[in-house]
Amino acid sequence: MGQQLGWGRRYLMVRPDHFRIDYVINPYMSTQDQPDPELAMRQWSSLRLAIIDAGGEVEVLDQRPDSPDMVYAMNLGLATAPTEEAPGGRAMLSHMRFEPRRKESLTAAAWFTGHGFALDRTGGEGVGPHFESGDAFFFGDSLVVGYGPRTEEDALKHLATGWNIRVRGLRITHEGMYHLDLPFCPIDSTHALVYPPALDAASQAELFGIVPDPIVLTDEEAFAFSGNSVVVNDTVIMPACSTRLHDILTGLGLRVVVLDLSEFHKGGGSVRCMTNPLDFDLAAASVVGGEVVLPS
Ligand SMILES: NC(=[NH2+])NCCC[C@H](N)C(=O)O
Repeated sequence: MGQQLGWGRRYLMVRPDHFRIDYVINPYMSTQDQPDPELAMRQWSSLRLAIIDAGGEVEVLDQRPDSPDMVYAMNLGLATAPTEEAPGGRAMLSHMRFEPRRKESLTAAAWFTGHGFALDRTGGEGVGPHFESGDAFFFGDSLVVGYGPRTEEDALKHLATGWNIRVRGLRITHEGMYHLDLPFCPIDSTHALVYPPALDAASQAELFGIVPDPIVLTDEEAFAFSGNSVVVNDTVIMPACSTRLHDILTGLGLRVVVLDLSEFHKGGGSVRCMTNPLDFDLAAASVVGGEVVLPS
């Protein structure tokens, strides 16, 4: 098995005090199917506790009443562990594709700054490309970024040159897999859960070049949000796990914790969407001047 990931021990979560489905911006959402607030709060607490139980840390941010999707904290920005130039870490703020989510960035900017992160952005209202951090993961020697439905291709350049890192883009073509954190989940330094049908043909080939030991999800696993999981030390926290997947993961020496997050699936997100790692290792992808590798 590969080595444990160098990140994923410290997370930001947003308490679902104002979680509703007010608008529809992905195929899972319907204003006719509202989350039960008490059940959602219990499910959210079970996730927070599972992360702590696995040895992780959780920072909690209050939800803005005007931002029902803010509970999907993964999209608030891409944050790194401290670096030499940024002793509090860096954060690339999201520039959300859809207007109803843009106010979240105001609160996120204040939170990151208040917690010592040096803040960067790919753009703001009407300026610069959209970037949603649910599309971005450090894996291997690069930052892997999904683009298409949410993040725009131009954002990859900003990330690469802004942070002097290698960025590998994957074009997402499946509307049900609108963020990279749905079809791609790093498990350790060599393994990742992957769902290739989310991507165009060239990006599928690129994906298999990026991941030395891919664990390919079935349609059923992918649409049960199994790819939207997190790994904390030796524990995989998942919203669903087939017997097949369970055998593979425990075979790698991992402990599997399955949580019911039904209420959050109504907004189109699960474990990963609700948790934003604050400790990505920027150095792992560093290259002077930055570099963007697109699928060919
Ligand atoms: N990281 C994620 N995939 N988050 C899910 C976000 C869900 C939210 N309703 C949206 O469409 O933006």
